[in-house]
Amino acid sequence: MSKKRTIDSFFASETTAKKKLKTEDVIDENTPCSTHNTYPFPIPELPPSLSQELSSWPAVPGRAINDQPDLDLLYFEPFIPAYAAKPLFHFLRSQLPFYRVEYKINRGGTETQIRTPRFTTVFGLDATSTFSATGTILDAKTNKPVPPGTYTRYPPRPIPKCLDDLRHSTEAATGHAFNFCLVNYYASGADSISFHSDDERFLGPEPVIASFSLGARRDFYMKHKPFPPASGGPETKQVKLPLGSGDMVLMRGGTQANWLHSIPKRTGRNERDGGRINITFRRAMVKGGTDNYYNYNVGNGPVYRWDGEAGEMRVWKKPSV
Ligand SMILES: O=C(O)CCC(=O)C(=O)O
Ligand SMILES: [Fe+2]
Repeated sequence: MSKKRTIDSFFASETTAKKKLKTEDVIDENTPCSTHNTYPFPIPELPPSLSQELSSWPAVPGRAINDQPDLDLLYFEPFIPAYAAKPLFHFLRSQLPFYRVEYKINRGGTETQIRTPRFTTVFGLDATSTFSATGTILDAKTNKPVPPGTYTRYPPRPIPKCLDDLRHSTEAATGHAFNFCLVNYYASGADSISFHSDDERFLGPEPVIASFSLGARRDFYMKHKPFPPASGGPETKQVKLPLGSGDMVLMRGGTQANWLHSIPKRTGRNERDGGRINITFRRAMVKGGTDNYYNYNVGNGPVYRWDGEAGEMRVWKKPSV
């Protein structure tokens, strides 16, 4: 097989998208890549036509949604304009390593095996440490290498430049700093995330989370956590945001402490509408956050990579040299 992969191969049957792409969008052996000993394969940098655009986003100002108790959202509809959201979706789907994480939970004394109903991947490091220019881990306070054994369970991965560019744009637009990037890929309507809140202690009180959508439109539901019985809590309504490609929802204030969110499965006619990528930027304060995020978003299973010809994620094997 030729070493040269063009961005055309990401598009399979999408001939209209092909026409809009420029010749400089070719990804080949000359494309600069982010590399690290924890990456299964080098991750290319964004084509110049995309990276040059990032500093001019968001495409529209955010709209506050805060008309219900404890709810504090800023909705950019979109943050990434359509002409950039489409190539960015195809770029990230084909260039990132993904996982289908399995783990055990204890439900009422019974051990249950959970298979995460979507593809996931994560990059980043909590605020107690930083990556040096060469990719080693330094103590954030002393700037000295962390003692051996500090992050043994899952070696942390630096955010590759293609996602770090988007992180910088998000930080500039929101005024908030992030050190983690989580990516979900929902291959079809059968993939989902059930109601939960990202209120982990390692994110600190009132965490700010920036959540991007790329690809197929999917409904994002939010509902208030139950009020204690007989507390006479206020009336709240479920929120439904039909998130489109390029949209970003900034969740802040008391949102995580008080509200749950989900992307439910889709069935029937809409199940095969196409894949969707979700990217969240977050800020973890302590080492426990690093362990948790790698455990649930990378794990110990096989690497999956998008196969443009097959049109689906396939288990990726290191090529033999
Ligand atoms: O896909 C989405 O929009 C939500 C993802 C999410 O809630 C999460 O990863 O915690
Ligand atoms: Fe979430």
